Amino acid sequence: MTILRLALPTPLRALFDYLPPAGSQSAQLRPGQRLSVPFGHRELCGVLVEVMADPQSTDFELKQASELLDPEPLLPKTLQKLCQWAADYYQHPIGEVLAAAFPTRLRKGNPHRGLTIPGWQLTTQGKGLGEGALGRSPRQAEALAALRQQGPTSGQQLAAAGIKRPALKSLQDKGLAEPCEISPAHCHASARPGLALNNEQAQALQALIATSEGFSCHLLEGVTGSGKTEVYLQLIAHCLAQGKQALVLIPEIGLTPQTLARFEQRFDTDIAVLHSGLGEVQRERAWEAARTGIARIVIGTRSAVLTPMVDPGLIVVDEEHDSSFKQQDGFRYSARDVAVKRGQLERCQVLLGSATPSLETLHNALQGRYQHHRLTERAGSGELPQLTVLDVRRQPLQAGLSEALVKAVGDTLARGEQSLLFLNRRGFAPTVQCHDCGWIADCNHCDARLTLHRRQRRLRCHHCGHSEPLPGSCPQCRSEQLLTQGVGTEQAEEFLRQRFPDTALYRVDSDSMQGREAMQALVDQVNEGQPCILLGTQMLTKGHHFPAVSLVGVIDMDALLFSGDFRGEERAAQLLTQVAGRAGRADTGGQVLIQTHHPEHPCLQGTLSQTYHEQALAMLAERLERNLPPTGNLALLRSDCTDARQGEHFLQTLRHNAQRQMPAGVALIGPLPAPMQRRAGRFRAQLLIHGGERAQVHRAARLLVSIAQRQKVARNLSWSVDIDPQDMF
Ligand SMILES: Nc1ncnc2c1ncn2[C@@H]1O[C@H](COP(=O)(O)OP(=O)(O)OP(=O)(O)O)[C@@H](O)[C@H]1O
Ligand SMILES: [Zn+2]
Repeated sequence: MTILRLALPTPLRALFDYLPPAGSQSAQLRPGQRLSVPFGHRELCGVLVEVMADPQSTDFELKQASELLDPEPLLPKTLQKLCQWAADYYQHPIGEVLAAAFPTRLRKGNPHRGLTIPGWQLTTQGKGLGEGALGRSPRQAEALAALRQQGPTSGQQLAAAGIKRPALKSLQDKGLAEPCEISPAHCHASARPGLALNNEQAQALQALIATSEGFSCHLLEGVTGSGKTEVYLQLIAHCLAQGKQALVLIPEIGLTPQTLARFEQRFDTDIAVLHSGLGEVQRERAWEAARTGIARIVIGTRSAVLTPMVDPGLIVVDEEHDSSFKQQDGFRYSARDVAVKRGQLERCQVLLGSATPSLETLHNALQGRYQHHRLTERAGSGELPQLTVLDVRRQPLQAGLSEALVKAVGDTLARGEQSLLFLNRRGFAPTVQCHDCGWIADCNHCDARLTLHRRQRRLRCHHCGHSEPLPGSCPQCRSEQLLTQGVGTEQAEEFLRQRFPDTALYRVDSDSMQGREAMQALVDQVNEGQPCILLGTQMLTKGHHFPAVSLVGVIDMDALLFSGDFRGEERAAQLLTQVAGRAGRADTGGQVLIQTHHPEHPCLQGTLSQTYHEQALAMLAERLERNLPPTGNLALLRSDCTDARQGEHFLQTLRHNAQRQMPAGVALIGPLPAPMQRRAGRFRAQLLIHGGERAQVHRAARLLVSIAQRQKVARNLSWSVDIDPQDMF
């Protein structure tokens, strides 16, 4: 008897056994195939993990799977292995991990459709027609001849050969030709020549090419504008020339237009693009193109790391330090770390690139686990910008801007150049308060204040999405003296428009920029080079190349300096370096003005007096001393409950039940309320697992998870585990 062991998309950390579907032969059954199975009162789509022939005990009643959905497994073996590794490492149900590797339609058990493109073919009647039969309609004769010669042909190819739709339609009307779906031929990729590399770039590329066979992991640490992307492009060209595919992971969709354009200009090949902004159909097409090898280059955000590929030769993770590579809910994985593991399993090269590498990656490079390549100078003509602190204590501020910063913007515009102002807070103001009684507009569902969006006259919670109209008077004392505190991009925008009425101003935040097209349009406009002001949140800081920007202003440095998280300083240094790096990328030279009330703050001083690399080494030494990541290891167990005490009690019981079996060298801290305890009406608490040895922390996490799974939990409580947490919230 054969038993099928399946992963099902349920929150249970278990595999499920079924009998093969009626009429199936065991030779047909292979891990990676999807099957439809009865589960409770539902039908679920599961992925076959193991086929067990003749297991010893057969004294249990197994249900039969309903249907085998795929004649061949859709996921290659290495990807199945990767999913199993990730499920184990992140302590997440395997069924949900495997589901994440499929596009939604397939995940739900719909039939797999091969990738086809619309085309035309001759009917039997058309094939039987003699030469010259269509003598009086030369266009139709031409179309007929083309289809006879080439067989089924894509509409695109026909159009390229000058054969237009009306001629094909006429053939169809005569019953000679018909539309059909054809599978595209596997295309070959070619690259246009790249830039002549400078010494550092050439050295890095040479070393990378020398190790491009098999697994190796590399850090390309290059200052902003040093031409990392050019190194990626040339390495990818080499990878394609070996007949292999390349996978490129990028942080966010905002980045895609420019990155994608550079790839499209360089390579003559099908590029599959995968990000969350795509429609389901597009996403599935791109996935299928990657899976079948039609696409030689795959570019995507976090989740693209699980895209099946035929023969990957290179994985690039650009801006590897970016926190968007870590998924913060559900399957909490780091796409960067999964990419490195994938490289190991697929035996291919992995390249992590950043101007501001994460301490984790830098540590790995310094330990010799990754090869380290550095680009210390800007490529091309740009120079690294000069950083200057503007001490705004006792200075008059208008919409958060000091006169000195406003003047610098004016001077820049007068020189015909562009300014970029960074303010990491959207909306008009983060706080609304009654001047008479002190009432503050708080969110009813979160421990957070409501942000004023003045144009819409609404108060919004940036944590749960709650929104309400701005009251006309104080709900507590009826006073009309409602004042705002703090400044958001909307307010700064209003002020700058008044101050520079004739200058183009682009506000870039998630309220103003919806979708990839908006960002692309903005990038195109800005890069026409007319003087303008760019004002935005961190959406504006990542990886963009705006050659005419010569001034960067950081409006509120203080907001970056004070964070409760141990990664606060690292994040601030990365963000400041990245923002500053947008200045002076062409020959105009650049300056960066940083407004602060704390000019002596060590983190700020650190960035001013040293390179990011030096500052990172100092931060690493401190982490080592405190035994924090990357030296120490962390995992978090979180509870999320409508009742504050009940949530903490759950973790407390868990801790108590696990205490005696805790591995040595592991400390449990908590349970404590999360830094933002109440969010969207639920109370969050956390139990922190801390230890020096990764394996021990993992054992502790596994133990807690297995106990938690056996514990009865009330319906109003949910819990989760986060391995290598990025945010302590
Ligand atoms: N060898 C080269 N010679 C001349 N120009 C170059 C060279 N390499 C790169 N450049 C140019 O320098 C600019 C910056 O390069 P690129 O965007 O690749 O840098 P980067 O390191 O990826 O930057 P960032 O980390 O800031 O996003 C681009 O305009 C690029 O065309
Ligand atoms: Zn809220």
